Amino acid sequence: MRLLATKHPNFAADFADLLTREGSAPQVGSAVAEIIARVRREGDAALLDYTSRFDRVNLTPETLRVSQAEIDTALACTSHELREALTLAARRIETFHKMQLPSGIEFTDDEGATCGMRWTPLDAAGLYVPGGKASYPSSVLMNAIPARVAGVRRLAMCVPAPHGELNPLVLAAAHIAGVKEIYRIGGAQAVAALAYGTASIRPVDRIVGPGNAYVAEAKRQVFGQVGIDSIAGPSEVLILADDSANPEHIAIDLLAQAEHDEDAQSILITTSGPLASAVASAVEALLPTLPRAAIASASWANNGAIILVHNWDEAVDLANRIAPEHLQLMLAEPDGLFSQIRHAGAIFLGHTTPEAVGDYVAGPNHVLPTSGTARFASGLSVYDFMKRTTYLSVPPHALAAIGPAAVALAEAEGLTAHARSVSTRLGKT
Ligand SMILES: NC(=O)c1ccc[n+]([C@@H]2O[C@H](COP(=O)([O-])OP(=O)(O)OC[C@H]3O[C@@H](n4cnc5c(N)ncnc54)[C@H](O)[C@@H]3O)[C@@H](O)[C@H]2O)c1
Ligand SMILES: N[C@H](CO)Cc1c[nH]c[nH+]1
Ligand SMILES: [Zn+2]
Repeated sequence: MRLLATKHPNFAADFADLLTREGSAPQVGSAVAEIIARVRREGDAALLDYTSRFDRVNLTPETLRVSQAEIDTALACTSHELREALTLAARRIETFHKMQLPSGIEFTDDEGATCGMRWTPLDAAGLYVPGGKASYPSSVLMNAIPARVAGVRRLAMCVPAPHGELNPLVLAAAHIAGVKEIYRIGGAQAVAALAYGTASIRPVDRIVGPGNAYVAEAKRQVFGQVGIDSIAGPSEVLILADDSANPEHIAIDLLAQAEHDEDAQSILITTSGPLASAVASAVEALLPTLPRAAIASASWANNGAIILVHNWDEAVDLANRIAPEHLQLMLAEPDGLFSQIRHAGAIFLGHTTPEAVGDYVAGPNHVLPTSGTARFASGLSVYDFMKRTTYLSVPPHALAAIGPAAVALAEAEGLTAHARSVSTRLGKT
């Protein structure tokens, strides 16, 4: 963990260094480019080879897809308690995302032209559910429910099964969310298959979902062939806390992100030196109690930081520059700072709103932009599964009113056919 202070002369360089992340390493880019090229060339054969190499499981074209019998067995062995928990989460996620359903616009202007815009769902969406170091039934719900709410007809889900093991709860969540087409593949090869298709997997129109640096890079590289949502890579949390916060709560919230991945990043910013020390000690005390201590320790050691600032203006400035995936405001009065935050994937207000409640059951989506992309991107939503089409109807009297200006502009651009396309309808040549 790095201890930074804005008063330190090297702060600018240290801060820049903190935000330089492993995920953008050039070797990830070239490895992913090769994987995508091979899947395009060799299709299923490449998928099977990469799955054997990275996930240590030997599949055939017939076993790439999870069978209905496997889904039924998974459901049958899911406890009543976990089924209830998934159902509660699904209901709350659905409620939140239904509120997002957009309405189109249509109006007839003073000249008599009718202008409109309507929303239509995608035909097919590819849902990436991570599964390398942990399994994420919750991410199945977060990916699939907004797609269903949007009205997408075909959902194809990919999830890796390391050593052939697929968490039954992932399949149970897929069932609850209405996903039937599931492939046990992961990484860049799964993204390539969804983008370009293989003999066994039909291509989709957009690929969404979180994943490690390989998945994030693959989504970046297939963009254009298909749409993608934001780049949701290794998890991040930034906590802004004052003396009213409980250091142990801050510590466990930092570790909740760190336990995702060695590449995850957890940062605390505070004005309080004593709080900074208490949190650093609490993290060290809590780490050995976690089953995923090895991952969390590596993340905290390599990417974790505590930053001491002079005042809250400095804290807000740094938060906006970090543009974190998650921002927790563990402050006595969080509302004042909340209004000043411009860049964050999701914001969690107050001492009893840990990010983890948002991961599972609150309702807003947990697939969020990482690595500073919250400057320009947003979390997964119903909008990611829909697109807008504009339309126009111009009756003769409206064309008579606005057409001459179009003719003038077309002529000014030297586009004679454009000009005549309008003028011929105005009875002029
Ligand atoms: N932002 C979000 O909403 C969100 C949600 C859940 C998880 N996450 C993040 O998703 C990530 C999940 O990562 P994961 O690794 O557990 O699962 P993953 O499914 O993203 O990645 C596993 C795959 O990575 C590929 N891979 C691994 N090492 C490779 C290598 N050396 N070369 C090429 N490919 C390789 C393999 O194909 C493997 O199947 C974590 O970083 C976690 O923080 C983010
Ligand atoms: N915190 C992750 C997003 O960065 C989402 C998640 C799923 N399960 C637990 N957490
Ligand atoms: Zn999490």
